[in-house]
Amino acid sequence: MPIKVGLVGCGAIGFEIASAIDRGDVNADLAAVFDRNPKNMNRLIEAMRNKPEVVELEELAELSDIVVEAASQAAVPQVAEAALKRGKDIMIMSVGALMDRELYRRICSMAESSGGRVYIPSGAITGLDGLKSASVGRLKRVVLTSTKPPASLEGAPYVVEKNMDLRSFREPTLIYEGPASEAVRAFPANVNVAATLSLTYGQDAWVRIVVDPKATVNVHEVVAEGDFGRMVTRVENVPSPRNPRTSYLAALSAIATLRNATLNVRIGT
Ligand SMILES: NC(=O)C1=CN([C@@H]2O[C@H](COP(=O)(O)OP(=O)(O)OC[C@H]3O[C@@H](n4cnc5c(N)ncnc54)[C@H](OP(=O)(O)O)[C@@H]3O)[C@@H](O)[C@H]2O)C=CC1
Ligand SMILES: O=C([O-])CC(=O)C(=O)O
Repeated sequence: MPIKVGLVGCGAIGFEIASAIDRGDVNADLAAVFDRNPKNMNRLIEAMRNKPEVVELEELAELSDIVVEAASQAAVPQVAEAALKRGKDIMIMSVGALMDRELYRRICSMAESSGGRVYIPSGAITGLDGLKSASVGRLKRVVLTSTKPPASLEGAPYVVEKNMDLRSFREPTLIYEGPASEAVRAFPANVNVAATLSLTYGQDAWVRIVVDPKATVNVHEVVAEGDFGRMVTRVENVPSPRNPRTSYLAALSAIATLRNATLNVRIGT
């Protein structure tokens, strides 16, 4: 039986997920979509062979087995509540929202009492499998260094507040470092992966953001140290054609997670 997916957010990630379902790459039906941006939503619907319904959030949750949030950190509380209070599953892409401890606790408790599951894909980073295993023992340090082209960081609240001209840098430059809970507010569309790392680590990962004027890819380097030893992973991500802030791998990871949810045999930690 195909699972019924409700999609909130029809941008770069949402489009890839919907296309994968439409192609039959996931044993699922796209039951319904919702987006505040009618242009993105209509473009997605037009491109699909099997057209989803357009409904408001509550009805979308009602029609779905799993609700996929691929919208924004601000959307997470409402979307999670709509899904979990009905005992539906949810996949969260705007993971930065979960650095709000109170919200994270509320989501965990709703999931526990309703039986709805919460899926958080690895997104645009590599190495979460090893970090998950390592976190069973003691972890001492997790550091994420994200190196991005100027276009990918433009409009971030930190950049706007500091009145930074990202085009003025001539060489790779560290423009920010701090704990993940602060970084996800300073760069909400750039380092959701820092929240994913932190939730696995059990405390704030340290985040470093580098702007590289010559970069054509989004690079994420993760260094973790603990009882297990030392782990270093690096991924050079092709940006999504629809949103330069978002790496294509993030969308693929959402599709892989959705596919995993439908399988009886699951590979990897
Ligand atoms: N976990 C990870 O590894 C990664 C996570 N992300 C995050 O995933 C999310 C989706 O990314 P992406 O597809 O690239 O984003 P896009 O901006 O391309 O698409 C998001 C869509 O959702 C809409 N939207 C935003 N907020 C709401 C809301 N409250 N209610 C309804 N619709 C809303 C947007 O509308 P509008 O155009 O009006 O804003 C837009 O159409 C983002 O939060 C992004 O930061 C991205 C990359 C990696
Ligand atoms: O896609 C990426 O490279 C990472 C990203 O935007 C995020 O984590 O928010």
